[in-house]
Amino acid sequence: MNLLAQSMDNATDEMEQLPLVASRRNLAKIVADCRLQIEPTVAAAAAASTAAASAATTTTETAAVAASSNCNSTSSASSTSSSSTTSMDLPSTDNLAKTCILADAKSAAQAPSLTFPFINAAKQQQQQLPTAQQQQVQQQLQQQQQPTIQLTFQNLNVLHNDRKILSDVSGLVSPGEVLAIMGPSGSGKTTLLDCLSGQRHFDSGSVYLNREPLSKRWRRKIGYVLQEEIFFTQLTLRETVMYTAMLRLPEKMARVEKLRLVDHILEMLELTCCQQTKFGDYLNRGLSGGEKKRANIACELLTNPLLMLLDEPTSGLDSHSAISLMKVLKRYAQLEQKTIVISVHQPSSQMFHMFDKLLLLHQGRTAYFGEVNNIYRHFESIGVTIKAHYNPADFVLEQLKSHPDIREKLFIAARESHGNYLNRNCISNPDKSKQQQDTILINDIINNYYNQRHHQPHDLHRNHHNHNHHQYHTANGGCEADEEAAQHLVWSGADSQSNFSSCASSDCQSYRVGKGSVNDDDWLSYPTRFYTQFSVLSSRNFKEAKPRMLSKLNWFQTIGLALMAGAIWFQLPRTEEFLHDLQGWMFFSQTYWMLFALFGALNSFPSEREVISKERRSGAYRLSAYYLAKMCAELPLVITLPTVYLMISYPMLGCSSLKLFFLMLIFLLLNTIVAQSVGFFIGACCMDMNVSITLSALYTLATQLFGGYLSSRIPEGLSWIRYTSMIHYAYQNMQILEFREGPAISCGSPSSYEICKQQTTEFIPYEEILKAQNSTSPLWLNTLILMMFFLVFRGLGYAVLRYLRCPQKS
Ligand SMILES: Nc1ncnc2c1ncn2[C@@H]1O[C@H](COP(=O)(O)OP(=O)(O)OP(=O)(O)O)[C@@H](O)[C@H]1O
Repeated sequence: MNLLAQSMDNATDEMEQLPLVASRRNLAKIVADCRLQIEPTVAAAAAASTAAASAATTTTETAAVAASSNCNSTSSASSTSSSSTTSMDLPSTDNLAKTCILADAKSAAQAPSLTFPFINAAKQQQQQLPTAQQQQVQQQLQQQQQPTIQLTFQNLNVLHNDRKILSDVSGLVSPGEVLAIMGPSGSGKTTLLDCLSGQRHFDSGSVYLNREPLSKRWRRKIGYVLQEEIFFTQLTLRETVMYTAMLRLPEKMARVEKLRLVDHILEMLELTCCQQTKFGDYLNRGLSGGEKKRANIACELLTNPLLMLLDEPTSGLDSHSAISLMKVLKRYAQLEQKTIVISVHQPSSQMFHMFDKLLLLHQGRTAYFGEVNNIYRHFESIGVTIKAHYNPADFVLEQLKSHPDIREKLFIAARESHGNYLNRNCISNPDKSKQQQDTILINDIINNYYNQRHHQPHDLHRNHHNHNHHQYHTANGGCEADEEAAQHLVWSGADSQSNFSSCASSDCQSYRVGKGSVNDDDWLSYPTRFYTQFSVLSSRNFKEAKPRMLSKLNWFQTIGLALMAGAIWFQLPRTEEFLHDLQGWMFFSQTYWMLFALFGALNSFPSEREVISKERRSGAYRLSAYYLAKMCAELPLVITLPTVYLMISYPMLGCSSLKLFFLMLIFLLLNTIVAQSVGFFIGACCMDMNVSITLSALYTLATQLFGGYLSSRIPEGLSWIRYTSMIHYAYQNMQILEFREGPAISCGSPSSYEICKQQTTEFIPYEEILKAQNSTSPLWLNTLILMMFFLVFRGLGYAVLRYLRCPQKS
């Protein structure tokens, strides 16, 4: 009781502090906030107190229902139309807040809600603070309030090879609403969502978010759940969501809060039981199709986007899971005032009625845009009755696909209704600039939308929806008179379908949609610091690459080869007769690890390109952070196997000292890392794996051929090619070390070396051995050139990803 009373008092106090104009929106927020403070365990107490509060009436149930109806039909109580405004009394805001708290406490206990615990935590802290500090925290909370998005798209046309994929598609979705895009396969649903998310160019038309053209600045405020699931197959569901949280949630949010949010969302989407399962691929099965879909949604929900676009999120789910997912999304839209657009194939009847609006597409053309509940009336207006026992979604799609005459009637009705405004003089006035025309158009769409609502009778189905609109209008500080009129008007499909063409009233031209209190820096900057991005991406990359680079097969191959090499070159005598064998081991080792690292790196970018492109498009992190993290995370992995190889084969061969072993290891690893850089570069350049393999094979084999290791008859003009090979430098270095630092090689009898023939020495100097190989450059120069290779190819790899492979719009 005390807590409830405190909540009510808070609500009242808060309202007194707020300007009147914004009070309605904030009232809704406060009501929602208070509801969030009342945890389900307290909900029983709230229900009991409801009974006490409504002792004068009947039962708890009745009181709550009455309160709920008050909440939802606030607008009906205040003024329904210009003619009836004065005949209704507006309930006092205090009473309204209290009754809404009671009603919502009840409903919160019944339905799942998706709330963001960091906001709740701040509010709980606020309750425990003294009054002055409470006010300060309250101010901070108000500053933190997220703005909302109204999405308007008009006249969108997309062409592909002269075929119209989208043809004059228009629509409007407000905060708190769910718009369903429905249509047969290939009707253009995904294309439309791509356009709305800014991932696809459209040939004409425009997309506005709060009357601002869609631009890069909005990308972090839009969550786009793609039809296909693009994730790292080696990571578990929890790891994936965790990394997304660490990368895309704000830096200032505490880690513990991020973890709590992850748990909350996994629980909401019923993913807790499979959170330790890997995504898997066609070879190694992991999460089921439905679980992957929900995981996809979880990652987008996590960032609490203002606008959420979901491409067929329910396909592949069983009906129960589909309905519970829709409930979560619907409640999320309402509680958090989010704008949601969802494409669906054939929703169940129950799901169909959960949508607020429907956009029906067929071959890219609009067959219907309006309120879902108006679909019955709309079909009747063209002479078709939706049969009572039919699923309306099935019926509508069936008519659309199978009856060309009905289809045509629907196209005409849709065009005549909300399509008309596009042809009006005020839009196409050539004296006005494009921007002015767009502004007028948007004003027209929005104002006509609400004006027409103003003149329609009430529709009981739309009460809660109306409530949302009301919140939105007031939140944005639009013209008060218009809001007052609009808030009680019920969207009926007939309005939307027939009256867009009428001109907007002049008093509505001042309708404004605010952007909220978020400044431009916040919208454009990355959610986390460079260092955070680097460390999270390094950890993720390490986890993702480890199973690939240190697979059991690779271990088997390395140890097997090391043993074989050790056995073949076992304890080689240090004489001129065996010199060639010794050089053979060095050449084999260098070449093998160069090819291993190069071909391993080739596979690296293509396998993660899709994930990285998706994340870069959403503005999650800097490319430089990703690239650096990839280099660092894969470093320990790329050097592990060559180290193991050398540890086995070199002592078997006859390693003379620990110092020499470490020196040989350093230069073998340097060669490996350089080869990996070349592999990264070729992998980043080539989209096609076959092309990259061919190019790499050509490069490595050509440089070996022209290096003179296999043939001494290299054409004069082509001998320079050996200098483009990293093997050339690495092999020279290995020889310098082995023959300079290791035991000397004794002259053979007869010897091929002049110095031995002259019998001035017993041993062949290392310079003579290198000279015989045409290798004259010193160790430091070879090392410097290898480091140049490393830097140049790493730099080129970055440049290719930055400029050539940056995720483009299609
Ligand atoms: N880039 C493209 N190149 C060629 N055709 C395209 C392209 N994008 C879309 N289309 C075509 O446009 C039409 C609409 O495609 P879209 O993917 O938007 O349909 P959809 O309604 O989402 O289909 P589904 O429900 O089967 O996913 C299809 O006929 C498709 O072949």
